[in-house]
Amino acid sequence: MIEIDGLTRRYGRTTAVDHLSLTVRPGHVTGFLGPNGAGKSTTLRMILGLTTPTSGTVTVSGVRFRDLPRGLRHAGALLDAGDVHGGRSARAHLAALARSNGISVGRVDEVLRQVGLESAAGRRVGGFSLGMRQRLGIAAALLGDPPVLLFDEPFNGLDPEGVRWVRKLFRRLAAEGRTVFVSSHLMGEMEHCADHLVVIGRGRLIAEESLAEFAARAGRSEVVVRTPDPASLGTTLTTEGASVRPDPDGTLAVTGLTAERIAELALGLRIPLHELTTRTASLEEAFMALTAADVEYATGEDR
Ligand SMILES: Nc1ncnc2c1ncn2[C@@H]1O[C@H](COP(=O)(O)OP(=O)(O)OP(=O)(O)O)[C@@H](O)[C@H]1O
Repeated sequence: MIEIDGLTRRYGRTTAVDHLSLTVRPGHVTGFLGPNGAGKSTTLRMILGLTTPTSGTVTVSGVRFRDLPRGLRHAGALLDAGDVHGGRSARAHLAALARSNGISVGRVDEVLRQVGLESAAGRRVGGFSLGMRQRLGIAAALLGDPPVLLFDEPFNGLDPEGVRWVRKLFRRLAAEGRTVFVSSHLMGEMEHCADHLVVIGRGRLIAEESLAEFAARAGRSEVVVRTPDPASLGTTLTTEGASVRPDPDGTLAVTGLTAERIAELALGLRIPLHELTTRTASLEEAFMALTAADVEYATGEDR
């Protein structure tokens, strides 16, 4: 379990993390989502005691991580896959970590096998692809068989097979009763493996709920209506309780009425319909709408 209470980190005039309070529970994969610069990495670093909070507290299994001896046995993390000594072999890198954390060196080959790197165990890490480095980082996180696991953007650089494998691994780790906290700036990466979501923007908590709750709230459908007489139809639909948004392409986006009901009302008024399409927002769209106001570097197109 990870408990975060009033966590804040400022860098000069930038508030990277702003009074964040949340609990990450065992037995779940919790997706930690937010646009670039939202404060995800800073939060993960504070959980691990690598960055000191300006104020607030964070504990891992009830204790400040810095106060836990032999850290890798309590929490394993993949923060930056590039952050390894390129001159060492994968096996030597993991063996050094095992020794400094009081972990049996026998674990090294076990985790290398688990991440599919056993045939590359003796090769220098400097020659590894980004995907292989991600796997090595995951192996390091698993080394101490910890109850808490943190992964920062673990899907970066993985091919589709690698993505599937990582999703399955996360689900299995959660099913074993571990706390699995995974950051990403893409909802699409999380919707197939997370069952809980924490969404932040500009360092502040925007949502903390189950994926099912998010999907139910976000997946509202709307009906796109194209008609030569949008003004009259729009007025009628509004009177019937719908909310109607005229779009720049001349269509009406209608929520609150089904396509069938809209067709019946149009027929009653003898207003022709040229298009009637029900559209359900994807989770990615819902996530982008939720965080739109908190995007640090919006492209000109989105402004
Ligand atoms: N060491 C630092 N010095 C100054 N500013 C920092 C530092 N670390 C982070 N920041 C700033 O804090 C904010 C949050 O950054 P952080 O890396 O935590 O976000 P993130 O959600 O992980 O983003 P990304 O998805 O781009 O990795 C950003 O505005 C960033 O520029």
